[in-house]
Amino acid sequence: MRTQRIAVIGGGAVGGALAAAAQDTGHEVVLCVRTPFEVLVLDTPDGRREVPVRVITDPAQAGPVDWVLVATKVQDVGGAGDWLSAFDAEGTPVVAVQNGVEHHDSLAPLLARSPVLPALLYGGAERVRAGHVRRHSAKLRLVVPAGTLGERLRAVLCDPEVTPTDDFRTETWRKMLTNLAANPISALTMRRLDVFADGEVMALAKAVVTEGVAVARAEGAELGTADADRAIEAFEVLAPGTGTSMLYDREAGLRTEHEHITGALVRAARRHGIPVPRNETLLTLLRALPENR
Ligand SMILES: NC(=O)C1=CN([C@@H]2O[C@H](COP(=O)(O)OP(=O)(O)OC[C@H]3O[C@@H](n4cnc5c(N)ncnc54)[C@H](OP(=O)(O)O)[C@@H]3O)[C@@H](O)[C@H]2O)C=CC1
Ligand SMILES: CC(C)(CO)C(=O)C(=O)O
Repeated sequence: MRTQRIAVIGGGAVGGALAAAAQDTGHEVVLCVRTPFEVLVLDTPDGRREVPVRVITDPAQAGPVDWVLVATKVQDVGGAGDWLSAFDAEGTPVVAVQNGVEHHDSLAPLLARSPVLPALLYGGAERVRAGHVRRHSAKLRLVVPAGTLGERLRAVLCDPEVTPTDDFRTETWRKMLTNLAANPISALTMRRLDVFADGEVMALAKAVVTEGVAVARAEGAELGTADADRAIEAFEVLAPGTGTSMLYDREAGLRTEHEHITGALVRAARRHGIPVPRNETLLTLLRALPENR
């Protein structure tokens, strides 16, 4: 496979980890950042190293690329409009590596020519500070819709492994189930995933996820009670000490992505007339956090 030119928009946890992995695979990576830094530093269980990716802050410096990976929080997609416009001029495929269920809705209005490939990331990464990222998971996996673009991405990336699926709607809601419990509960308690060792917290997580299954089904996802259990088990697969992207935001004093995770669930529940009292409560509390006011 020929070397690909890959632009990653957002040099945080996911963007930094993906940029490093693509660079290690032999691709030419440009990291498009908002807060400038000189060198990307990556921590893995094997140690700390500098990653020789090009870091830029101005869309005019980007040049043509073969792929764009968007790794901002969902609420920051609009702010990345100038980057997207620069790549859209060439019709470059845009891979939306984000949580939630709004990959197309948030990106498509900003793009006239570029196709959008939504992608779900399994694994954990943490931004320590601008330009310094910690990868918690040895293995990262991206789930994408089956089709030409998904197959092309699979041929380009080795790490993360890319898995195309025929039922992306179901897979999106499956990932959402894990995030519905893990992200708000870790952010509200300011605890890492060890918080779920507490039986009462785990019972709450199960109730939150079970509400999520009812909404997911109404949205057309093929999920049932066994999937609620598996979503919870997903916490145990993550390395000890892993937190969540929403917790890391709180630790850094930043606004959380709640409106696009719990908020998106509550909006969908209201459309279908499904009661989701635990998720409503979590949303109220998340909105009341000092970082979100
Ligand atoms: N962290 C994880 O383990 C996982 C995260 N996800 C999802 O991945 C997505 C990214 O999350 P994550 O990496 O954790 O988030 P981070 O907050 O760590 O990184 C987001 C980055 O986007 C940057 N950004 C925001 N606006 C712009 C802009 N206009 N131009 C350039 N860069 C910009 C931020 O820059 P600045 O430094 O200026 O704030 C920040 O570095 C989210 O949807 C999250 O839910 C999915 C699976 C796992
Ligand atoms: C699955 C989990 C919790 C992994 O870090 C995640 O998606 C996130 O942090 O947003």
